[in-house]
Amino acid sequence: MACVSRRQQAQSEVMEQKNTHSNNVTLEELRDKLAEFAQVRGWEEFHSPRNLLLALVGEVGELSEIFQWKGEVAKGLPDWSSSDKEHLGEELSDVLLYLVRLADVCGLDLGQAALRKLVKNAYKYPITELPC
Ligand SMILES: Nc1ccn([C@H]2C[C@H](O)[C@@H](COP(=O)(O)OP(=O)(O)OP(=O)(O)O)O2)c(=O)n1
Repeated sequence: MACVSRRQQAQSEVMEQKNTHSNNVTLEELRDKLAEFAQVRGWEEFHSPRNLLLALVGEVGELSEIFQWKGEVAKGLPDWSSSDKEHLGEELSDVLLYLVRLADVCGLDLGQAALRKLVKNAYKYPITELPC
């Protein structure tokens, strides 16, 4: 009985997410939702760093398939149908979600790591000429 209501609660949370339109979703929010997603399904033991890395690489492959053999694609994808764009959004999301989850199970703060890397990039590639 407790198990059933836990399932119902998890399911209704999923439905709520469907109706949430947020423009300022944070990495922490995604991290916490993914942790919950795995926990309520009893998937934590499968979400090891190596498994998540392989899943991430698989999703990068699925993302690549969308662009495969298409030739160069204009920015903004003006010629793509809405269902093609939706598919692209799903594959990009799978990559992002596995990346966020991988960082989490590795004990890394991905947002902080990315900000530090941006600073490092700026030192490595200094601005020599300002664009007009
Ligand atoms: N063990 C798992 C399986 C799935 N997911 C989540 C993360 C991804 O966002 C999505 C991936 O689901 P699928 O493996 O079903 O992959 P696709 O959605 O790409 O489906 P398909 O491969 O059929 O296109 O589900 C997860 O966190 N842990």
